[in-house]
Amino acid sequence: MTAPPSLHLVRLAVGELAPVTLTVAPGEVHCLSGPSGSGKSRLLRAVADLEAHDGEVWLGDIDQASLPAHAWRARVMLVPAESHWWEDEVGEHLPRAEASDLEALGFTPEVLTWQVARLSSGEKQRLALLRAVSLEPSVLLLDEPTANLDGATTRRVEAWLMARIRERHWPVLWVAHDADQIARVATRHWRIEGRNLREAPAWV
Ligand SMILES: Nc1ncnc2c1ncn2[C@@H]1O[C@H](COP(=O)(O)OP(=O)(O)OP(=O)(O)O)[C@@H](O)[C@H]1O
Repeated sequence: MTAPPSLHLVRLAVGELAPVTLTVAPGEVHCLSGPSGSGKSRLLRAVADLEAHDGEVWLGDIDQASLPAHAWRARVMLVPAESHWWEDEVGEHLPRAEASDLEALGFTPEVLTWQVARLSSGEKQRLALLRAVSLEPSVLLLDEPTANLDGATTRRVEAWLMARIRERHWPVLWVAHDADQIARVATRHWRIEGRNLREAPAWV
């Protein structure tokens, strides 16, 4: 398998945030942190072409502006903090789910027969991650992917995600609030301070 290309943000500007230029290489996890309302989710949404913005985003030599939004989003996959579900049954969203992945995320295959309406927020979050990963994107954008999970489940989901990221060499932007999580997963850590994104140590 060829490694996915790097993700490049070039003077990307959305909302109040000063323009952001950074490169996420294949297999790197860049964590974004910052106060509530500082613009982390909007930045991810701009990278996914879900929000109007200035500047450029490139996937290798593919310019975001050169692709229809749906084609870009199939490659540059956002997993929002609150996932969207449009079919009634879980299995309709996960036609290629592997029992080993379900087990690693704390489910038995029976979950595929469950109604989406009965899912807890933590169950939804884990299944939304599995859905995104099973669509084989080139980049993952994760908005607080473990926000609704207890400590033990967080570690389990992190381990599963990190194994997939290492296997697939995806560049990853990962919004996180928890310093311990950032220390565990980040290759680099960017923190929003005022209007600026500044590099911060990954271990604080
Ligand atoms: N479409 C929009 N137009 C104008 N302002 C918006 C829009 N969407 C969000 N905002 C505002 O932009 C700011 C940043 O929002 P964002 O959701 O990116 O914050 P965040 O850093 O992800 O916060 P949190 O950690 O609470 O999730 C907030 O003040 C929000 O109200």
